[in-house]
Amino acid sequence: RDPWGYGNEDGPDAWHKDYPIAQGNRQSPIDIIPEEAVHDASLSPIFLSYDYCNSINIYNNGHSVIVEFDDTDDRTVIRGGPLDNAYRLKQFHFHWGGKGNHGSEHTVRGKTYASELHLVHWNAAKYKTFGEAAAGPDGLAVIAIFLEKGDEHRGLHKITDAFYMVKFKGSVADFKGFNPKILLPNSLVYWTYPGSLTTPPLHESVTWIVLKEPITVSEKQMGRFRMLLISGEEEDDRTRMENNFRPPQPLKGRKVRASSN
Ligand SMILES: CCCCCNS(=O)(=O)c1cc(S(N)(=O)=O)ccc1C(=O)O
Ligand SMILES: [Zn+2]
Repeated sequence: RDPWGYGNEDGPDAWHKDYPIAQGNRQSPIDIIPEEAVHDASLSPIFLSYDYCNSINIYNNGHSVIVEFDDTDDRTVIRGGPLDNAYRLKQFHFHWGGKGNHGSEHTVRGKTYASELHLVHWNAAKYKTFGEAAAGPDGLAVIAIFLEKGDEHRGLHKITDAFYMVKFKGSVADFKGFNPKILLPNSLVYWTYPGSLTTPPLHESVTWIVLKEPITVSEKQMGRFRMLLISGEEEDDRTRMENNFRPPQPLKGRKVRASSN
């Protein structure tokens, strides 16, 4: 398979050639229009049980920077909201732009943010492995948090300070003891809709939970994201990792629901 990316030749408009599901009926991200979201009083709050959460490592896969967690038991799960059972945290990663305030994947009435954080969870109650869950219709639940340009975020410092260790594609470093609950905004009010992975293989297996309230990130911190490279250490080129976001996809009749708290 051709390696996919975010450039002119290998970017989102070309993905359908290797991944025809790219033109499917529940693709992500989407543009969220708050006035059109269905207010569903039956949607309970999201519960994040992140207290015993422990990160393992941080790595650069050439598409994003990823922090991985130990998902061998139910110590770090989310439940409630649109979910029928507990989903285990597997990893989190980011999407971001170049300069300015574009870079998020979801948009709100066309508004883009400088970056978007994705906390990826899988349905270990129903699927034996993450890989199986990633291919099942209710296998994954991803919490999306917008990062808006503004004051620096103290919780993000530990992550951006670790980026020098994973500058090159394929690099991995120990990254223990990081608890992502410090990255959460004050409010867990959310929108939710059935969607997909936003990168190949684009499986339509994700229940998206997009938090309404963004967290802030400073221009200096965003600069740290852009020092990451998509190139491997042994390659001659030094291509920055930036604009690694897929644009909004057709809603195709899907309903976006809004929580009340
Ligand atoms: C078995 C194939 C799994 C592919 C999906 N893996 S993932 O961790 O859910 C993921 C989600 C997403 S996203 N943006 O949350 O849909 C992006 C990248 C990856 C990744 O593979 O690193
Ligand atoms: Zn993502």
